[in-house]
Amino acid sequence: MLLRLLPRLVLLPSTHTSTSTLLRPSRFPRRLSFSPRLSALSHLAAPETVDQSDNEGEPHGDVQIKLPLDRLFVPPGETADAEQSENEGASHGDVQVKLPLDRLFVPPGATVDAGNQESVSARVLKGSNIVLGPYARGDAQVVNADFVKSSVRPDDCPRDGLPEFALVGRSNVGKSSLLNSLVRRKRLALTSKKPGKTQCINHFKVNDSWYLVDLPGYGYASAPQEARTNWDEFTRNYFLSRENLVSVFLLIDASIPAKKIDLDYASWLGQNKVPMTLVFTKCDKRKKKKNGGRRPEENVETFQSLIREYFGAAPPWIMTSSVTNQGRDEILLHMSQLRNYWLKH
Ligand SMILES: Nc1nc2c(ncn2[C@@H]2O[C@H](COP(=O)(O)OP(=O)(O)OP(=O)(O)O)[C@@H](O)[C@H]2O)c(=O)[nH]1
Ligand SMILES: [Mg+2]
Repeated sequence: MLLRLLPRLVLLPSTHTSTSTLLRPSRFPRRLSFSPRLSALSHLAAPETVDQSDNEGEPHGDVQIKLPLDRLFVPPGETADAEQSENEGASHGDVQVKLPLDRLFVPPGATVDAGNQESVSARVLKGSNIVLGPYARGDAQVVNADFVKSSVRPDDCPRDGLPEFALVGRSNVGKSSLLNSLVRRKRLALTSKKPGKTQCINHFKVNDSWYLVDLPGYGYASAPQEARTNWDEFTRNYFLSRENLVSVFLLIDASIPAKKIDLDYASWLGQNKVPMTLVFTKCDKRKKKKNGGRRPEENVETFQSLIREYFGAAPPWIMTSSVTNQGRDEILLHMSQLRNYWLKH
């Protein structure tokens, strides 16, 4: 059972939530204070950010939100309580979804008014649990993107202090492909069917004002043990020392069942207070497979339920495909709000 394999250390009681736990360690002076982990995350998704005064009849923490079906991932089974809209005139398949508020990622500066369902509905990014807040700006779209440099040590990385987002995940999960999808270029970052293609920290400058960082994958079994360990250490050092790292985007293959190595990685990021967004990749691969045979939505839900056990609240997550470009605009909006918040604080 995967749960038993996860380190117990990362489980902290939500009572640890306090303003002080949201502050970054002093060596990360500019890191976002809303690290999606443990107590920090529980603060963000906690009812204190939610005005439930008009919703006294609802069970604690739940809200009836009228959402177009295509705007929200409804986990199969237990959490979805969807029924056809009573509004016969609705043309977009609107449903009443019983969505626990603590499964939403509410960014700093944003509040969720449980009494205003239309407003919440309009602000949840499609295929995600991410609420769009006031820091998302018109700068979300990519106008230009350029390769800047490959680094073999964290110290070699660009030093201009621009905000950056790092794509990390198992070899072959689709990091370089996602980067290409985000910047609408086919081969800006090199991709391959063979794992282990990306072998350095690669910085790409976007709109001359922020970076996307393509990292080597972890868990590549064919590499010599020593090399694997070094890359792992190298990447983790970068996460811990990079002051202008706004958030890590941890990519998880949604076409296969959850893997221990990915759950461990998410736990490690949480333990080390590295801000994290879960990006589920390959959501276009919908055919049933002999091994597991589960749909991406089911794998996404399973992964989150395993993470939930070890986090105070749900981290931001989003479903994507670099083949169909699902989630591209949504990720860019999410990056925009993280970036603009980071720049102002
Ligand atoms: N169907 C599908 N295939 C994808 C998707 N994203 C990536 N792939 C394929 O997965 C393989 C690996 O993609 P890469 O982007 O090179 O993966 P990576 O994570 O950068 O791999 P490393 O650099 O080796 O760590 C390629 O054959 C891609 O075409 C996706 O969203 N859907
Ligand atoms: Mg790559």
